Parts: sequence; structure tokens; C-alpha cells
Amino acid sequence: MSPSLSRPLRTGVVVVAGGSGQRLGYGIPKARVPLAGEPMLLHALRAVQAALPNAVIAVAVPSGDTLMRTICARFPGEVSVVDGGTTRSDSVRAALGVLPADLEAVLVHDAARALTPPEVFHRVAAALAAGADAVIPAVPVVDTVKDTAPAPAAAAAAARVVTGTPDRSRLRAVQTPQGFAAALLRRAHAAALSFDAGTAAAVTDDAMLVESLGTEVYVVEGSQLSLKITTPLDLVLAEAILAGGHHRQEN
Ligand SMILES: Nc1ccn([C@@H]2O[C@H](COP(=O)(O)OP(=O)(O)OP(=O)(O)O)[C@@H](O)[C@H]2O)c(=O)n1
Ligand SMILES: C[C@](O)(CO)[C@H](O)COP(=O)(O)O
Repeated sequence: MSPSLSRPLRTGVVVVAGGSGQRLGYGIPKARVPLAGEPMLLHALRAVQAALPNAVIAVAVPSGDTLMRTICARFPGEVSVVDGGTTRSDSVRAALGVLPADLEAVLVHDAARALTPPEVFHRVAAALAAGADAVIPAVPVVDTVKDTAPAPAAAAAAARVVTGTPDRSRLRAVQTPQGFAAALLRRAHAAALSFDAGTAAAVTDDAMLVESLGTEVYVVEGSQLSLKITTPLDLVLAEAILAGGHHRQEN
């Protein structure tokens, strides 16, 4: 923990939009896929700007994607744009590189979480201002979750076998924006440059990098509205949320 400050922190927001959206299967980068008639990235940028109007924004887009750069250039607000990388972490690192060096806090947000309510950004920012160095939003896991392993060859009818049932009350499904003391996040991403390919591929969020430095990561309440649009069904849900005006009512 850092000392609590009674003023807002100088904050940057990285929006990662550099993925290809294989699981959505539109054949174009996911952040360009229309949601209620507008690219997902535009929804995400509006959410960031509405929640944190003074934040400096950097967006990682797929390398060479001029359409995504045009979306950012037309956005009413200053947005730096950078080519993303092969992995999500590479994209975060690239965007961090174009944010001002004197920021105190950086939030990292997925463009794919286009409907994140302002309250979630505010909870993360408030925890950082109160002295936390790493903060993630999360929601309780509602399914029963099993640990599994490949099934023995004799069990030909099933591919996997259950090895345990974690206590669900302790589990959380993690979302973005994830917020960090800026220097800590830069250090964590610099350290990740020395990971071997397997370790790097297993990194799915920024908190993992900070955890590997031994820093405590705090959890604040996320939102069901902050779903990550990953599959076609997620897109149907996001369209329904917008059509029904549900995005204006948190949780
Ligand atoms: N090399 C990458 C991979 C992902 N992302 C971003 O990270 C967020 C979370 O990734 P995910 O939703 O998994 O997006 P994709 O990688 O595009 O999806 P898929 O795995 O289905 O291809 C998205 O906003 C995505 O654009 C990125 O900036 N650069
Ligand atoms: C960062 C993240 O959105 C937190 O839920 C998630 O881990 C991104 O990774 P994914 O593999 O693209 O789901």
C-alpha cells in the first residue's frame, strides 16, 4: 500500500483493442465489430471518457489497422494510438510506452468490455487513490467449478476426470479495468519481457504480472454489465443490454 492521497491521481488508461476476435468469428478485428451500429471500440472509449474525463488515453490497435486508427482520430478527446502486439500483454506494453512518464496510476481496460459502467472505473480509481497499488474488479463465480485432468485411457467415454471442487465462495471472475500504481505496472511489464514463450502465453491479465512481483492485488466489486464480448452469444447479450437500456442500471 502507498499513502492515501486526498486528491485524484494523475491517471492514464490503456485500452487494448489489438486482438483479432477469433472466438467471435466475424473475420474482422473484434473491436471494430458493430454493437448497436457502432464499433465496440467506440463504446469502450466513451465509457472510459465518461468515467474518467481527465485521464490520458492510449489505445493498442491491431498492427496496420487504419480503420481502427480512424475511429480513434475521430473520437472527441485526445487518444494516442499504437500498434498492438502478438499477445494481450504485448499490446498493453506497447500502449504503456506512449503514455506520459509522469502518471501516478494506470488503468488497463479491454475494448471487448465495451459496456463497463462508470461505477466500476470509479471503484478502481478510488481504491488506488486510497493507497492500493494494484486493484481489480471482479464478480462472484455463480457456477460450481471443478478441477479436472485428462481421463485415464480406460475411461474411453470421457476425455477428462474431476480431481477436485474448489470452494466457490472464495472464487471471483476477474474483469477490467485493472488499476495499478504506474511505476509498478511498468516494472511488471518490463519483468515479463524475460518470460519464456510458454509462461508469456499463460499470462491472461496484468494482475498476474504484478502478483508475480509479490505485490498484493486488491479486489473491488465488478459488474455483470462489464461482460467481455468473446463469443457470438456474448454479442447477442450486449445488444440486448443496450436495446433494453439496462446498461444505465448497474448490476
Ligand atoms: N494481441 C492482443 C490480444 C488481445 N488484445 C485485446 O485484449 C482484450 C481481451 O482479449 P480477447 O477478448 O480475448 O480478444 P481477442 O484476443 O481478440 O479474442 P480471441 O482470443 O477470440 O481472438 C481485447 O479487447 C483484445 O482486443 C490485444 O489488444 N492484443
Ligand atoms: C483481462 C481479462 O479480461 C480479465 O478477465 C481476461 O483475462 C482477458 O483474457 P482472455 O484470455 O482474452 O479472456
